[in-house]
Amino acid sequence: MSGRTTALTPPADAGPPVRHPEAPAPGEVIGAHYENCFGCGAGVPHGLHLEVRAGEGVAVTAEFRVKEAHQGAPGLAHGGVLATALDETLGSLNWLTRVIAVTGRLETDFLLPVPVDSVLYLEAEAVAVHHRKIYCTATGRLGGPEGPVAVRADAVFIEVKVEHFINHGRPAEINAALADPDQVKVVRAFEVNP
Ligand SMILES: CCCCCCCCCCCCCCCC(=O)SCCNC(=O)CCNC(=O)[C@H](O)C(C)(C)COP(=O)(O)OP(=O)(O)OC[C@H]1O[C@@H](n2cnc3c(N)ncnc32)[C@H](O)[C@@H]1OP(=O)(O)O
Repeated sequence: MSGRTTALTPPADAGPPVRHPEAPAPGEVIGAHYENCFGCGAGVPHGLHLEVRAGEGVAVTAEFRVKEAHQGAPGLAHGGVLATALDETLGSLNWLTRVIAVTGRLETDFLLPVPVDSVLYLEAEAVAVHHRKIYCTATGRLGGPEGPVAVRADAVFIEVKVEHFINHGRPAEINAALADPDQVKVVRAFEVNP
């Protein structure tokens, strides 16, 4: 069979994800990839401010405290915000493989309502790689890292070059990012990918 597929199940000839030798050690905080990122940036007042930590293998953990600005129904988190938290956690797996990849497909299950002020304990893991496609999965639990699963997601991320952002981003932000030594350091970390 040939042709483009967006399936979330890896094909039979997919390989395992490979942790980069210089990936952050398990337990180490993976810094924000961009100050103005809604998911991880400190510069976004109503952002999620996710602080992601490297895990073993190609896995990460993060905690997200739901704030008033994240409501959908009264006192409950908006589903789109929860999907964003899963997406951001999954995106952080890039830092363990040192491959830049963007979300191609994200399928989310909402299993329990998530109240404002609760903490979502997130965990994401890459499960397989097929050419440019990275298959990964994530959960968000309530009450603690072993608590009940409130949200979960399966995703396919697609590997891209830095040019993806340079070519498509708004020039004002791209130029500011390229002039920022910290941002350039983030980009260089990927350029040394063997
Ligand atoms: C200067 C500053 C630098 C800053 C440095 C910072 C870098 C760090 C940023 C990280 C950020 C993370 C933040 C959180 C994660 C996001 O939120 S990322 C943002 C949301 N995602 C996007 O904006 C992606 C938008 N989509 C696209 O740009 C394009 O569709 C893509 C994904 C690049 C693919 O386009 P393409 O390169 O033309 O790929 P294409 O040849 O069509 O397909 C390649 C393969 O992928 C598969 N594929 C394509 N689309 C899909 C899909 N939707 N579903 C499943 N499979 C698909 C194809 O089937 C194909 O597979 P094979 O046929 O080879 O088996």
